Amino acid sequence: MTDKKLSGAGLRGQSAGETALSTVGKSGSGLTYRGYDVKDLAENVSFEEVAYLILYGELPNVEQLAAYRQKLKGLRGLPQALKEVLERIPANAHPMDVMRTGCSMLGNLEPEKDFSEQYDVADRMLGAFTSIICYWYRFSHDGVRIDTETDDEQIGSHFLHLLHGKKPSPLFARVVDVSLILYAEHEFNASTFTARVCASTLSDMFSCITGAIGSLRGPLHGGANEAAMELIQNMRDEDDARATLLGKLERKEKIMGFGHAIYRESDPRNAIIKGWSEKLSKEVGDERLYKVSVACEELMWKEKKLFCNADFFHASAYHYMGIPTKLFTPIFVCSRLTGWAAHVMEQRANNRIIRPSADYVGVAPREVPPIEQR
Ligand SMILES: CC(=O)SCCNC(=O)CCNC(=O)[C@H](O)C(C)(C)COP(=O)(O)OP(=O)(O)OC[C@H]1O[C@@H](n2cnc3c(N)ncnc32)[C@H](O)[C@@H]1OP(=O)(O)O
Ligand SMILES: O=C([O-])CC(=O)C(=O)O
Repeated sequence: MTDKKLSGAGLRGQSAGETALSTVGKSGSGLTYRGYDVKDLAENVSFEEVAYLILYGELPNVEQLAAYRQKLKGLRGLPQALKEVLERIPANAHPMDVMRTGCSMLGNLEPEKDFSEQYDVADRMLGAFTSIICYWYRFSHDGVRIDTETDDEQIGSHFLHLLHGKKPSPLFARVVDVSLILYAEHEFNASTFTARVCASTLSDMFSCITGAIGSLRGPLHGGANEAAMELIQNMRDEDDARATLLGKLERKEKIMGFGHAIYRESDPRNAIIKGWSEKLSKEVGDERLYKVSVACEELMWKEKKLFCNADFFHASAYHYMGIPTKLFTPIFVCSRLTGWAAHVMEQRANNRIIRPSADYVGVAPREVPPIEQR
């Protein structure tokens, strides 16, 4: 893969620091976490192994993985005061706002008092975030106070278990697991950069992650998986998909789930989640969403040379598993948390406050007129 020619606004193409966590769009494998190709990881390991790799530096061995899963399992419970806050958030709130508040409230109740606690704080969030979103969702939508302390071995299964009130099928459990792997880390994307800017002021981990959640929420970033679902849900068939997109392109509208700031020809995560979406479509016996998604992919490449990013086929995959659209981006949070936290740690380990300059384009210096002359 050749490097994309980058210029202009949005700090595009400018290095804003060093990282040992991942490479994005470099020649060859496309996306690596600490040197491992994401495809290799998605085929061979679980999300907890990836989280351990990203946070602690190496893949765990058998004992380390068992201990890590045990630790995370023990961190799924929510303090009473946090549950009370979640119960007060209305059902029509955006779940990303719930995540932001949930993270922030946890930071009030269990603050990071010292940077020496940063690993435990990251693990606590990893244990608690799926509980936070599902506790709020089930209370506000179904009127039930769920017990968030399940015995599921994995974070993805824990999420589906809480959401649906029953253990997921092995296929669903694996797809959520792969999805969490794919979303875990992505160099200096907007939300991660937000976290690093916050970390550079020597702020606490909860503040860094709360800010990152806010950045991920937007439709140009993590919110694109929800926007992609809204786009495809009403497409009747492939012809309708093509006609809809041609109309949008004609009107110069952006098509969510397509394009990327760094990748030039493809997003390596797309082929992986697309494969799982196809499998799911066969499993649930409803191929419409998958087929219209493929039609969109083909048309966008033909017309604009734009390719699906990680978000596009996540829409159909999540939908096939019975996940409500508004919970799509919170799942991204539960995964990217690992990358964010590791970047915060990396920033802290070699810190200088991030404070760029601006080119002034305002009015020339002038005197303050008295109020009656304004
Ligand atoms: C997990 C993630 O966060 S992945 C990103 C998720 N976001 C989306 O899917 C939102 C839709 N995509 C986009 O808005 C953009 O492609 C971004 C934000 C991802 C990247 O933005 P940029 O780096 O500025 O895009 P880039 O420089 O490649 O754009 C080149 C041209 O393609 C156009 N373009 C890019 N993406 C799209 C799109 N999805 N639909 C229509 N046109 C597009 C741009 O408008 C631009 O056109 P112009 O030169 O006439 O202004
Ligand atoms: O890198 C980006 O700009 C966006 C992205 O794909 C991600 O954060 O996963």
